[in-house]
Parts: sequence; C-alpha cells; structure tokens
Amino acid sequence: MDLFADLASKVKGQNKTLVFPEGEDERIQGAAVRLKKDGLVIPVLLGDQAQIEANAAQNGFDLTGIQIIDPKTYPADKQQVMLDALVARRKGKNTPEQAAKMLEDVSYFGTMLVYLNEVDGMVSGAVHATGDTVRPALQIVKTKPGNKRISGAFVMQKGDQRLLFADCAINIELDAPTMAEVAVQSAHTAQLFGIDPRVALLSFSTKGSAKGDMVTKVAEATDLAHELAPDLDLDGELQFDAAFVESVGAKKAPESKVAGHANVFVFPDLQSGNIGYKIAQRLGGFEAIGPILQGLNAPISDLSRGANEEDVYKVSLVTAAQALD
Ligand SMILES: CC(C)(COP(=O)(O)OP(=O)(O)OC[C@H]1O[C@@H](n2cnc3c(N)ncnc32)[C@H](O)[C@@H]1OP(=O)(O)O)[C@@H](O)C(=O)NCCC(=O)NCCS
Ligand SMILES: CC(=O)OP(=O)(O)O
Repeated sequence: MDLFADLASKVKGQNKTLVFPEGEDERIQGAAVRLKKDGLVIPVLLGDQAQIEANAAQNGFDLTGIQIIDPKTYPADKQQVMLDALVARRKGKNTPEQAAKMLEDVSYFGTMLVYLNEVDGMVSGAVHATGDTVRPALQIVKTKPGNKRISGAFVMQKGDQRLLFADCAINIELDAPTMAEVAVQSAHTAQLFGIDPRVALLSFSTKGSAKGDMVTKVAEATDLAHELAPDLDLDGELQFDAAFVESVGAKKAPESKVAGHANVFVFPDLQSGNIGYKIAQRLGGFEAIGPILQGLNAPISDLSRGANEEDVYKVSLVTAAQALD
C-alpha cells in the first residue's frame, strides 16, 4: 500500500488533535481544511484570530468547525496554568519573567499545548526556521527515555524506492556516540515507514580508504552502533556509492552485507545531511518527507520553509501517526 494511504488509514477516525502555530499561513490553512475534511486530524490553528480569518477569506478557505486559539484571548486561568508549568519545567534555567516572555512566541505556546496534553501534537516550521521551531521542544518536551539527543530524518521517496536520510535537521556536529544513536534511531524510524533497515554510516572514505579524524569518527560510530543494536544490519564507514550501488559496494567493501544495499543513510554532520537530502529532492526527483524528529518525547514535527500545502498535509499525517504510539 502507498505510504500515505497506509498512514491515512491508521489515523482516520482516531481524532488526533494537532496544533499549527503558523495559523495565518496559506499552506497551513489549506492543509488544515483538507485534513479536517478527510477526517484524518482535528486541526487547531494558533495565531492572531483576525489575521487568520482575513487570510482564509482572501484565500477562499472555509474554516467553519476549525478551532482557532489566539494567545491574546486564551482564558486567563489556562494562561496561568501554562505559565506555572513552564516556570516549573524551566526551573533554574529561565526566570518567571523569561518564561512569560517565551509564551509570547507561538512556537513556545504551541509546544506548551502539547506538553499540557491540550493537543496530541504540533506541526510548525513553514514560516519559522528549524532552530526556532524545535528549541522549545528540546527545552520543554525533551528526549524520550533511552535517548540522549534528538535528530531529524527524511523519508525519501521516488516511485517504489523508499530511503531514509538522517540527521538532516538538528545536530550540527555529531560526535561518534551521537552518530551511533542517530543510526539506531533512524533504523527504528525506517521500520515505521515499512523500510527493512540496512544502515550505512557515511563518509568520504570506505573501510579505511582515506585517513583522518573525520573518518575515525565514523568508524568509531559504527562500532558503537553495533554495540547499541547488535542485530541491526549496519556498516560504516562507507562512501555513498559504496553504500548504494551494488557493483561499487562489491568492489570497495566486498565483506560488507550492507554495502551496495543500504536504504538508511546516516550522515556525518549537518552540512552533508542537509545538503544531501536537498540534492536528492531537487536534482534527484525524490519526494522528501520530513524532517521527522526522532527521539523526542512527543509528536512534534518541523517543516522546511520550502514546504508546500501537500508537504504540510503529509507531515501532519506522519505526526498524527506518531501520536498513536
Ligand atoms: C537544534 C538547535 C536549535 C539547538 O540549538 P541551541 O538552542 O543553541 O541549543 P542549546 O545548546 O542552547 O540547547 C538548548 C536546549 O536544547 C537541548 N538540546 C540541544 N540540542 C539537542 C539535541 N540534539 N537533542 C536533545 N536536546 C538538545 C539542550 O540540552 C538545551 O536544553 P536545556 O535548555 O534544558 O538545558 C541547534 O542545534 C540548531 O540550530 N541546529 C540546526 C537547525 C537547522 O538550522 N537545521 C537546518 C534546517 S532543517
Ligand atoms: C529541513 C530544512 O532544511 O528546513 P529549512 O528549509 O526551513 O531550513
């Protein structure tokens, strides 16, 4: 079954509520209207109510039945609960005055709605940069038990081909333990999307063909990932061609079970990960779904600012499906 048909059948009728802190945006409004109409998600638009309604009217969207939360008119008792919870969560790190200021930012307000279980999840980032979207989640929701760092993956899809790339969104520099953790998280995410994971830890070197600290890091990360998940099909350090192309894998890493057959690609830093997924998307014709946040303790998803309405719709389906777990 098609990936999104599968996700849609899982979330349909489950009444998962997602907050969209960029409620004024046309792409968000268009996706919200469709998600509601299709019975897949209960959308909540967060933002300036008058602006949301004016933009919807201008763009021809009927928001009847879609809840709008305007922080300015949010009930005073609920505002107080939110502030108290944020102050308690950020104790020792932010003052009450700073917490009150943080709540003026819709990304923090939306994240607190998730944290307080007012909604099941959040989708944002069509307007805000990734750092501003995910920082509140890192500070408030934090990592799932057993995870030290969160990371961001993309499911890359073209025809029947489905691959997973990570970390393309979060960790700017990865040390070996973080890269190992991303490898294991990515294998888990791949399984959620019907990919039987064969994980390659990428480098500009294959099995010692080049030397240097960068290469050593990836080799160490591979050993650590093996320790974390001994049963996983996983190998490194591999160049992309050795990981992906069977004939090249056979030449460069003949002993490897993964080389030439990898479908989960773990990049050694964010420069290569973010550039890599955008090249596959814009030159390679792959659809890029994500970034899907891995290791976070609640379903919160970032979008690329280059996202269109369809991307918002699809990332919302992924987020609603994560909320079923
Ligand atoms: C994710 C990011 C915003 C965090 O940066 P930051 O706010 O400077 O991070 P800080 O080191 O100040 O940490 C802020 C909090 O987040 C936590 N944190 C940061 N990175 C984390 C990670 N990968 N996993 C889990 N927690 C993390 C810190 O522990 C800290 O928590 P605390 O305040 O409770 O102590 C930053 O790494 C970033 O900008 N990454 C690149 C995003 C990007 O532009 N991607 C490309 C487009 S998708
Ligand atoms: C994921 C990503 O690259 O996001 P943006 O395009 O918003 O920077």
